[in-house]
Amino acid sequence: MRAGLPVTVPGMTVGLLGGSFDPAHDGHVHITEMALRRFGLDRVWWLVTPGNPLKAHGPAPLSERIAQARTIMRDPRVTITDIEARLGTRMTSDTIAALQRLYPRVRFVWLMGADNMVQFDRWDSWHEIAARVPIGIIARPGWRMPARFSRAARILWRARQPEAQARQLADMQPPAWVMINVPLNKQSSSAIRARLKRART
Ligand SMILES: Nc1ncnc2c1ncn2[C@@H]1O[C@H](COP(=O)(O)OP(=O)(O)OP(=O)(O)O)[C@@H](O)[C@H]1O
Ligand SMILES: O=C(O)c1ccc[n+]([C@@H]2O[C@H](COP(=O)([O-])O)[C@@H](O)[C@H]2O)c1
Repeated sequence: MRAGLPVTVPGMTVGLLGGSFDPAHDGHVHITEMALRRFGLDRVWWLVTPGNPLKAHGPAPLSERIAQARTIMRDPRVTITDIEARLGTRMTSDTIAALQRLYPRVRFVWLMGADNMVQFDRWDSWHEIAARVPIGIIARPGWRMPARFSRAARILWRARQPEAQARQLADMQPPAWVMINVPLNKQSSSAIRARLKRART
C-alpha cells in the first residue's frame, strides 16, 4: 500500500463522501453519522476534492480544507483524505476505478446528498459510476423531490431499492441506489462562505 493511503481490512465496507468541504460543516458530520448507521458501513472516507469539475471557481487550498475538516469531524470511523490529489484523479469515475484497483477486497459505496443526484447525469461517465458501486443518497432540505424525479433517477429507476433495504446497500449488485430520509440539516458551505464575506465587508 502506498504511503498516506488509508488502511483497510478485507471485506470492510467503506462509504465515499466526495466533496469540496469549503468549508466542512455540521451538515457533513450529520449525513456521515446517518450514513454509517443507516447503511451499516464500517468506515466513511471524506474525499476532499482538489476541485469539483463542474464548479468554475476553485475552492480554498486543499491543505486548509483538510485541516479545517479534521477540526469538526472527530469520529474515529471517518478518514479525511486528499486521496484524489495523491492518485491524480479529478473525475469521480476515475477515483472510484482507482480505489477499486488499489483495494480489491473493500466494498465501496458512493455517498451523496440529494442535491447532487439532481446533477449526477452531468458527471463524467456517470453510468460507469453507477455500474461500479452502489449509491447511497441522503436527504437534504428542498432536494428530496427533485432528486427522486431527476433525470439520473429516471434513467436508473429500476436500480432504486427501498429505504427498508438501506442496511444491505454495500451488498447490492450495482447499479443500485437507496435514498434515505433523515432529520434534515440546513447547513451549506455556500451559506457559510456568504456569511463570512458579509462579516468581512
Ligand atoms: N446539509 C446537508 N444535507 C445533506 N447533504 C449535504 C449537506 N451538506 C452537504 N451535503 C452533501 O455533502 C457532499 C459534499 O458537499 P459540499 O462539500 O459541496 O458542501 P455543500 O454544503 O453542498 O457546499 P456548497 O453549498 O458550496 O455547494 C455533497 O454530496 C452534498 O450533497
Ligand atoms: O466526476 C465528475 O464529473 C463530477 C462532477 C461534479 C462533482 N463531482 C464530485 O462530487 C462530489 C461533490 O462535489 P461538491 O463540490 O458538490 O462538494 C466531489 O467529490 C466532486 O468531485 C464529480
